[in-house]
Amino acid sequence: MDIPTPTARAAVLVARRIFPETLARLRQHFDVDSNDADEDWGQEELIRRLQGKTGVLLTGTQRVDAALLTACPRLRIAANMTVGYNNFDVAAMDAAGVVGTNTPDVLTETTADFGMALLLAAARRVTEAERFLRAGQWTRWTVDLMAGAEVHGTTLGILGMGRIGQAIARRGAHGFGMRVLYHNRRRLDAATEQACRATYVDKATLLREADHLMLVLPYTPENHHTIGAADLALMKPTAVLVNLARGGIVDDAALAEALRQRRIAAAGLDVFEGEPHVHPGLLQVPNVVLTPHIASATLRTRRAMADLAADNLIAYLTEGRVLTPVNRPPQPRT
Ligand SMILES: O=CC(=O)O
Repeated sequence: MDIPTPTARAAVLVARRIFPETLARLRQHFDVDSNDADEDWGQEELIRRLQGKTGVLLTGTQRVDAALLTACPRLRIAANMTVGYNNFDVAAMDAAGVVGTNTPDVLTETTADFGMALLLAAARRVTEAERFLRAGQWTRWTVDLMAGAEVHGTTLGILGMGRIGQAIARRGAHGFGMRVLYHNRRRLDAATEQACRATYVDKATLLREADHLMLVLPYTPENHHTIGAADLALMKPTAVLVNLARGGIVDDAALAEALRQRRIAAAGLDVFEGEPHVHPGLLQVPNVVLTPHIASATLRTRRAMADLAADNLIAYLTEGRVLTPVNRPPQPRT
């Protein structure tokens, strides 16, 4: 009688600390090596840990590039725990037959909430006012104490009109009575424009007419420094700029200078060039609200992001299905 040999379980790497429940679910399917200590592995260490692994769950700070793909020939899927995937070299992944996945939808509304939080905080000088109070400088009322910019009823400009941009447009238009203008690579269909009450304009018109500008476009090499000194010069001196997208979309040195000179009134920034390093010029000006890349950070949403990344690994490595792929390699690795 033939004794069936047990089939080997796939080995996967969880490259950052995630929630124990998500890890336990992965362990039901795979042999899991997990970075429970949440160490900052460099690329070399990531490659070393990936030896023999067929899947990896990782975050946007860890690169999947041609060198890694060559050095990790068993890898079949890289599941990002982020919606942005500029850490993937998609062409190299296609050529290597490796699938990449991201976490769309589950973070849309949470991230849009944070966009409004940054806009309100920067326009209404919330963190500046708190610093003033904590420093014991609040001794008396004055008529223009911490007077900021209006948000309701103003014109909101949105650069990048994907899911998050649309969720921000709905909040602006329906919640704050704002006129919404947008610019995007592709114009939205009429029904979506109507639902967001958003009007398509070219980029220069957007910069000139927006009272407040929200950046929610993906980072690509073409989008590098999409907002630089010349673009900031087109904006209203009373405008607030919010960057929820990625460091590198804005020229942070030019922005720091524009804020210092009050070329624009204020900014709310959740992402930075070379983060977690922050341009020193931004740390020196009072008219900017700075947060450490937390736009999707509610526990419920972060759990949903980890779960979706895990579900992608489970679906692909056990059934050959992917839930939220960013590419479809013509010849997937088996
Ligand atoms: O920046 C966060 C994400 O891309 O999910």
